[in-house]
Formats: sequence, C-alpha cells, structure tokens
Amino acid sequence: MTETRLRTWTHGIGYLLATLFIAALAVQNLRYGFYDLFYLAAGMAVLTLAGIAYTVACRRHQLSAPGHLVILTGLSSGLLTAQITMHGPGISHWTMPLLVLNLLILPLRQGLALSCLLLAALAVTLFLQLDSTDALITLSGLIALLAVTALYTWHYDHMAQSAEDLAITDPVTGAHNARFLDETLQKEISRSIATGHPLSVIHLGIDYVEEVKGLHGEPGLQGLVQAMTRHLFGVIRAGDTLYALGGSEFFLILPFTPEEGVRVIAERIRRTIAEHDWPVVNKVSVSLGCTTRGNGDTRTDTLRKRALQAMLEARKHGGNSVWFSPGASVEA
Ligand SMILES: Nc1nc2c(ncn2[C@@H]2O[C@H](COP(=O)(O)OP(=O)(O)OP(=O)(O)O)[C@@H](O)[C@H]2O)c(=O)[nH]1
Repeated sequence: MTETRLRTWTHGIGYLLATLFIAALAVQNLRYGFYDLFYLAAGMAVLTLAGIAYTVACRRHQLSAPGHLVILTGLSSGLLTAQITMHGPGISHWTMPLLVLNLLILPLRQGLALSCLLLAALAVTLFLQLDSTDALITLSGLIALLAVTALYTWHYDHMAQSAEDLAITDPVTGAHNARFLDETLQKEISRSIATGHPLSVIHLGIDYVEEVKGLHGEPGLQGLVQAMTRHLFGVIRAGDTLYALGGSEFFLILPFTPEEGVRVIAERIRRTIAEHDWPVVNKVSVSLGCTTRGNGDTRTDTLRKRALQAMLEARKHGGNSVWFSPGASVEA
C-alpha cells in the first residue's frame, strides 16, 4: 500500500470514528433534553463528515492537504466556544477525540501546536468554571492523552524515516543505493526537461578491482570503497548526489552541470583519487565515464548506459582517465 493510500484510509477511518463518537453524544444529549449540546454535537459531526468527504476528494495528494488544518481548527474553535458559552456538563471530555484526531491527521508539529493551543485555552476556562481540584483532574487526563498520542506518533514517524533511509542507502558505504538512483535520475531528467537546465552524470569504476581484491581481500576492498565514498562526498557540491553500485563502482548525478562542468569535476575526482594515499591499498586509480543530457534523452537507462560505456572506454585507454560521451540530440 502506498503512503498516500495509507493516509487516505487512516484519515477517513479517524474522521469516521470521531463522527460516530460525536453522533452518540448528540443522541444522548437529545434524549436528556440538552438541546444546545445536541446542536453543538450535530455541528461537529457535520465538520467530521466534511473531513471524510475532503479525505476522499484529496485521495491523490494526501501528503499536502491543507484543508485538514482548516477542518480541525474549526472543530477545536467550535468546542472551545461551546465550553465558554454553554457551561455544559462534561463538554471538556469532548476534547478527547479531537486531540487524537489532530495528531493522527496533521503533521506532528502542526497537530501538537493546535492541540496545545486548544488545551491552554481550555485550561483557562476550566479553572474559571470549576473548582481547582476538578479542573486539575480533568486537565491532567487530557494532557496525559495528548502526551501518549504524541509519543506514539513521534515513534511511528521515526521508525518510518529509519525504514526509508535503510531502503535507499547502501549498507557498506552509506551512499545512496542503485534502487534510489533510477528514481532520482528520472526526477532530475524531468526537471531538466521542464526548466531547460543542463544535467550531467558520471559513472566511476575503480581500476584493477580484481587485483586489489586478490592482494587485500574483500575487507580491504570494502575499506577502500568506504574511504572513497567519504572522499567523494568531500569533493562534490551540495545538490550533487552519489550512489554506490555493485561493490566497486559509483554513479554521480550532477544537476545544473553542462559538458564543460562535468569534464572539470570528473578530472578533479580522477586527479585527487590518484594522488591520495588510501588506507591498506595505498595508491589506486579510477576510470570515469561522463555524459550530459541531450534534448533527445528522456529516459534513465539511455543516460546510464552511455555513462557506463564511456567508463569502459576510459578503462580501455589504460584506466586513470576520463572519457566523455556526447548526449543524443534531436532536431526541434
Ligand atoms: N556539479 C558539479 N559541478 C562542478 C563541481 N565542481 C566544478 N563543477 C563544474 O565545473 C565548473 C567550473 O568549476 P571550477 O573550476 O571549480 O570553477 P568555479 O568558477 O569555482 O565553479 P563554481 O562552483 O560554479 O563557482 C563549474 O561551473 C561547474 O559546472 C562540483 O563539485 N559539482
């Protein structure tokens, strides 16, 4: 299930449960003749139903649906106004589903800020309307509920972020992995087509890998690849991204970089790697294949294939060299 679908379901079910809870309150108050409270609950139920309709309407872009903040602020303000004007028995308990809903639906900081504002305003009215012990007991219950829900949401967000980092990171080097490469390269190609800015890529391979492995074993090669990742992160500029491929190769995406630029940075990488004293292996060299997107390049595999072929061509010329392969152009 995609994240957008997951959000649509959880938001929809959250609003639905809140609607049922509030509808039950409405029926209860109608039975006992508290008509003001019945109208309040009916108004809130209309807002939660609007939440369900909005969730369904925005099901394709749940990640940035600003209407939820408007609906939840409306619910909170309605409840607060009722607490101030009606003095009804137990209105403060109606805050419970709202606190949970705020944190379930809004981003953590936004949900927490709205809930804290609601609780702060509620605290003032409670201390004015009830005796201090009752106000304190009610308020502590609400604060405990908010704290538990916020902790759970934070824990979930943290776990989801860690899982995403694991899915896109190479475990040995800490650079991004091949799976994330195609996703990012496709986005950069689309951005380059839309804005017209140049886009270049580099495929980098360590020369004589089998000899390095034979002399220093797999751990020696892994140590070299890790040290080279740190080195490359230090050479490239912000906005460039680095990917580890197949244990001894790297790929770099360089947005806003024309042919002259990719030649400069590729040569700089080649030279600094050849001059560096590497742990265990001491001296190594690399071959770099680079290319720049031509106006006929719309797919990731054409750019990747061309950069790989350019890298193999650089190797054929003895390694420790840079080879540039021009992009495909079509007549406008
Ligand atoms: N993407 C990328 N391009 C680079 C990098 N370093 C150099 N270049 C390209 O090479 C060109 C010349 O770079 P430099 O020789 O460092 O000259 P510069 O005028 O200091 O480059 P700027 O970084 O643009 O200020 C730049 O305009 C870039 O296109 C880099 O780390 N990343």
